[in-house]
Amino acid sequence: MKDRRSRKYKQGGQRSGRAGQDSRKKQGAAVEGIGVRQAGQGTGSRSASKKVLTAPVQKNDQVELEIIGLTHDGEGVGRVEGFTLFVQGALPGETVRAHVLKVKKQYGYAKMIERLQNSPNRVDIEHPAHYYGGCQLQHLAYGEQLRWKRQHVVDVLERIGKFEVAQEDEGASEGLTLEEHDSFAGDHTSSSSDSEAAEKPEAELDGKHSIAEGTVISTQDSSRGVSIHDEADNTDEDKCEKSGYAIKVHPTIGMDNPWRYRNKSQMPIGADDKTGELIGGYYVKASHRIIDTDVSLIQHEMHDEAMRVVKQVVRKYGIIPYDEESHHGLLRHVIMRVGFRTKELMVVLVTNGDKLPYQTEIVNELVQALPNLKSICQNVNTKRTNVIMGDKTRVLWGEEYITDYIGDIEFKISARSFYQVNPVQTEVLYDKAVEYAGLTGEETVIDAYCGIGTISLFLAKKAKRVYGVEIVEEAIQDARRNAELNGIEHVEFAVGAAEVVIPQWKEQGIEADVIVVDPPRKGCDPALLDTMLAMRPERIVYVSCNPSTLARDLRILADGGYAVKEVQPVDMFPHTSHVECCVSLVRK
Ligand SMILES: C[S@@+](CC[C@H](N)C(=O)[O-])C[C@H]1O[C@@H](n2cnc3c(N)ncnc32)[C@H](O)[C@@H]1O
Repeated sequence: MKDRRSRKYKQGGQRSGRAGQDSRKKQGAAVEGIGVRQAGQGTGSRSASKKVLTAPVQKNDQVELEIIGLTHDGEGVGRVEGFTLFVQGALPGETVRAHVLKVKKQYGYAKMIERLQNSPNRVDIEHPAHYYGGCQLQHLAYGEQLRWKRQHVVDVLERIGKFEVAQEDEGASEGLTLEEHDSFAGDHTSSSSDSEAAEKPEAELDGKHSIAEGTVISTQDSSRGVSIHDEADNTDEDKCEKSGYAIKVHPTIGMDNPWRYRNKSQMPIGADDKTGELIGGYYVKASHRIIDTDVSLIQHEMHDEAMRVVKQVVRKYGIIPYDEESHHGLLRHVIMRVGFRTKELMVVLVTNGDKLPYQTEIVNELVQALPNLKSICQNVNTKRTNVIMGDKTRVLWGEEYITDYIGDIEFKISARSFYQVNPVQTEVLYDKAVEYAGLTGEETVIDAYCGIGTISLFLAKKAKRVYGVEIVEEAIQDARRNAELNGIEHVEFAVGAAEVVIPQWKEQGIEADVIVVDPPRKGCDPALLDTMLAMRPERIVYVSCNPSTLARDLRILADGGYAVKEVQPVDMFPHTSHVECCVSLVRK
């Protein structure tokens, strides 16, 4: 029998043209041309439509391959006889030996066993939690992360949005040169996990869901590698004419210190497989196995201590960890929030049931051990779901919120309200949003998806009137309280879906000079985009945490009469594959 193991492969060389010059037709043809071997090929006995397609690798094969790109999830991409394999932890320019884990029709997954050739952009990571949680890019030098994020934005604008993008500026990202970023990042040999993924329902962001069944893989190589089409890549080529101008995509604005930047951690709780003891920390990538740890180098230091204390106290009182499979047990997650400026700490215990045994004792011990505690809450989530929080929250001790500042504006933040997790970069992002809004003091502004009114209050400093709309009721309560707290009277907030409330405002005769949108990952609702086009504001500012849905929505706005002027990527989530963008659109 033929030994299929330890076969050595080189890159298939199936590159198509430069990013942006592709077309759906070309991609389709290219996909057919790579990654599959046709059984019975050359026999002439089958019609083309009946050909059986077989991958050139099989599960459990060991292969050597060159890595030629990164997916939007930060996984290395290589080819074996033209067949695409995703290899977690591998970087472009590396040659690796890998064990094939899974083979699908057009692509497969492999686990890196050994690096035969290292990328010069690789940095050492010593912390064992490196491979867990959402820090997919920690092994890539920080300056390269910033370049990769910009290139990812460029790729989706070209591929999904069908936009022309201007050549990259020469030089470095704002504030710090890329070389300085790299040398800083290189000094950090230990690391951790957790990412923006913790902000979202896991089904949406968990690595194991990130490359959907049936995902099309394009052979289009940009300067950074290979593109994967995702759910937003549904643009009809025929409708997508070129814009007639080139969008400027600026270098990603990075952090001077890209560590310890998170103000919020959400740590899953479970039982140790062997001892049954309560553990908590991070999920191993693409699984629900928990690594027991208190430390993450991207979260605020106070969270490490809080997590250590919470686990110690709940273990002492015999609180039973939640078991996902049986849906039994009580404690599901520990959520911690800290005000970077105020150092106020909130701990939320997410439980599978209303009753918390030994509540008084647990609360007293936490208060004794954690001097900065301002709030202890219990959130009840009894559903079988990956969504972390349930609908019911009660305060066990202290206030129902903590306080923090962005710039000179004070915010009260309650347990369930959305609040940006990286306060340093949030200020950078919001300043950019205000700049793109181009306010003179005379404008009426709508802030759609306003959360606790953070952007609204920034905008209000320079606008005549601001209307904010948000779907979570507690967030709007926070927003109103925040406006009052800061003595800002010319803002008005409404609870509801932006796609329902804004059309009502239009009916009532409210006219906006500027509309700012900051939607969740799925992007803007089509009804909202229609309303925005009907309202015809002079400027639109689009803040987005998902470049794919951003590109899709920008195409609709561009076709509806807006020029997409500038895109500013901001690194809100260093060491993860996530990138935030602020976009300036102007009515043509
Ligand atoms: C990315 S966050 C932005 C929040 C805020 N702009 C900020 O910077 O803190 C998106 C917000 O949209 C809210 N949201 C989700 N779907 C919505 C909808 N259909 N209408 C209004 N708000 C929605 C979420 O609750 C969340 O607060």
